[in-house]
Amino acid sequence: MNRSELIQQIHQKENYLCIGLDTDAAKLPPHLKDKPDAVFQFNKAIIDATKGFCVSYKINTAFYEARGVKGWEAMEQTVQYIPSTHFKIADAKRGDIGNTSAQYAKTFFETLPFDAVTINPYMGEDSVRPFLEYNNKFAIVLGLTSNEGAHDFELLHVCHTRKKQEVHAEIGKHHLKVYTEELEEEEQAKDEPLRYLYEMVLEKVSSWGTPDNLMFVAGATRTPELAAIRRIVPDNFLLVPGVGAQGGSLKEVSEHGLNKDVGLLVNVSRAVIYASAGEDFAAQAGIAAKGYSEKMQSFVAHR
Ligand SMILES: O=C(O)c1cc(=O)[nH]c(=O)n1[C@@H]1O[C@H](COP(=O)(O)O)[C@@H](O)[C@H]1O
Repeated sequence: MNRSELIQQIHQKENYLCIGLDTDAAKLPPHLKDKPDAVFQFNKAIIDATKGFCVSYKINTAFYEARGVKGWEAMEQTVQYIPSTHFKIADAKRGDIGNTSAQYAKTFFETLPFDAVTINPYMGEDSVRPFLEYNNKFAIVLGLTSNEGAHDFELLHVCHTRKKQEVHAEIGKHHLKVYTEELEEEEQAKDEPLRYLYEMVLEKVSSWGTPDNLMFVAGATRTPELAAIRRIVPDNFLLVPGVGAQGGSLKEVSEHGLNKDVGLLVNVSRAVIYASAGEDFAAQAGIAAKGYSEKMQSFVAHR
């Protein structure tokens, strides 16, 4: 699915809800637990009950990979079952040296029919590039995440580092250090305002692609920073997880994060798929998804 088709789906369905299929085999309702393909049966029922109230599904691969071959089979069955009208995200948080990333891209874009995959950008451009080389597919790069650990690196204040070049000179008996122009630049850099590392990541990564192949993750628990994120990447879609179980506010996310094309996919996982632990799990998931979708209606109408 390309960007304009996604925007069209959002307007048609009047929501920007992404439902997270973080399906934990240990949390399946008792009546499904003994079925050989219980995870797929659970996902299928959730998709049937919610597809009218969302535009996207996000499969968090961890919950499937943890179960080995059976998990990969359930993931494949699930992604094949998601209707073609819905944007399919593999939340795999990949990224490695170029030739390895190329294999990850092949996994999710060729072997499996995902539209997008989440990427950890820590290893830099060559680790992201292979995901950008596909038409109508997206790399969704971690920008500012919703978890506490975001403070460890993403929210560090940093400044541009510049090469300090020292020139040494021997004049008579004296050893002198002669500083070059580059050092003067470094002196100037001290006056530049410090920036968060995540801001520099957004700025740099956005130059590697376009809004047609690149989205960013911004946590719903980070609403104070959403306006700054929008200034750096005004046109890219943002995948915003953290509404529901993590306490993020859909209203605040929408107020700060929407752009002229809507530009948001707000993900809710546990608060939808585990809305009930009983036999009515799918019906309750449908009700929860409808609730989020209805709250999004007026925001879409104003775009
Ligand atoms: O990349 C993600 O999807 C992600 C980024 C982030 O900053 N925070 C975050 O919670 N996520 C994912 O979004 C989902 C949130 O799930 P719930 O908290 O249950 O709605 C999980 O699959 C997380 O792995």
